[in-house]
Amino acid sequence: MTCDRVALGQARRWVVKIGSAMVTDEGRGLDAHAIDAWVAQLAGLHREGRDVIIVSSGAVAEGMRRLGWSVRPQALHELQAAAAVGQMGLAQAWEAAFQREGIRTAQILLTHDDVRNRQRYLNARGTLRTLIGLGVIPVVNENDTVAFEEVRFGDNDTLGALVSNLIEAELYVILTDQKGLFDRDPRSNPDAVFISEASAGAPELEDMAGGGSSGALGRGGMLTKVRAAAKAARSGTSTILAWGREHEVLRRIKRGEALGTLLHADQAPDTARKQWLAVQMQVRGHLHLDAGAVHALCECGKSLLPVGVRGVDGDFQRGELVACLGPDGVEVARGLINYSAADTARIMGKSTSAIEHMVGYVDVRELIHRDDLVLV
Ligand SMILES: Nc1ncnc2c1ncn2[C@@H]1O[C@H](COP(=O)(O)OP(=O)(O)O)[C@@H](O)[C@H]1O
Ligand SMILES: N[C@@H](CCC(=O)OP(=O)(O)O)C(=O)O
Repeated sequence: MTCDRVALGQARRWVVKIGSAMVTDEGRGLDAHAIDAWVAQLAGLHREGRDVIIVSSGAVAEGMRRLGWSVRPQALHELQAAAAVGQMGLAQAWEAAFQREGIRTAQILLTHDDVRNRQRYLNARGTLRTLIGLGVIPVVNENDTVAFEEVRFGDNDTLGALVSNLIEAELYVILTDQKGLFDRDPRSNPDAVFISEASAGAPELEDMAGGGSSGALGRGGMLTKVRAAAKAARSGTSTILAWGREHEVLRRIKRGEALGTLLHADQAPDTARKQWLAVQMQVRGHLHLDAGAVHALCECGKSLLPVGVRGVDGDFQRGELVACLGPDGVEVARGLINYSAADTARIMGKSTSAIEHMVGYVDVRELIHRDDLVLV
């Protein structure tokens, strides 16, 4: 046992994400036995006064089973139809299991738009916090039936990280079909080495997780899990990746046992607004900065002015999220831009006085104000 694990086991706010294969017994159908076992442990945490939120996958897998489909459909509408059928069973299974423990649950279905729009983000946060305050356990999934391909979270690992940010959870547990992260996909590399601990966001984790695939039912594989841990770390949340069928997995994590892979959040948490900016996935365009602008942003904490921009890609509107790339093409920051792509192309490379001379006025001096900018 390490001290970190023991301290984390005492976390007050837990987000627990459970993958499709775990919830649906590899697609054979909702695994009531496994759900009961998790619920007994989650109810224990709840009774001790911890706040618990569940992110449950499995709607598509359960819907496919109920519809008698053995192969995951390609067509988006069929996937959405399966999710609509399966979500009924999923919500029912969690509710019934918690009811036996005398605990109320609530269903929360979110789309990416719900966190992209600042007002809806604040609403989602308010509702989750209210439910927690009422002693209700929220069960979250993506709203698959309305999410279009390009606005989907795409995987519940990311959704769980966003929920961890929303409620500033101390601990994010991802229960999956492996014991944790290995240095290579253990499915195809039997001698892969287990990683017990690492810093969330360490660049080598993506290389370890990136080579493999997901299981037959899951969407993200390990790559989305290590990326999700990096996102969760922005609100100071540490992540544990563990095997969902491990005996008493949540109780043992609570006791500080070294189960699974611990990905620590060791940076200081961002402010809530900066977290919101950083974890938004819908980057609408890219700005290519010169070395001076990279220095101003990264070393001096300044706003981005048009003069430091050498190129622009994408078709974005004022107020949308863009990524800022250095001369080597590596992303250094992202933020909400004050000009559309067309206007940015017109004013880039020009000083404020030249812009004023050109158009007769300057609407906003900064292309991206430093309050709307996060370094990555
Ligand atoms: N480095 C790795 N370590 C562990 N598992 C990996 C790694 N790379 C890829 N994987 C694969 O990721 C799968 C888990 O992802 P996924 O099927 O999406 O799970 P879930 O449904 O729980 O989200 C594992 O079954 C494994 O084959
Ligand atoms: N929203 C989808 C889950 C997609 C997903 O992320 O699945 P998984 O990789 O198993 O966590 C569903 O309920 O089927």
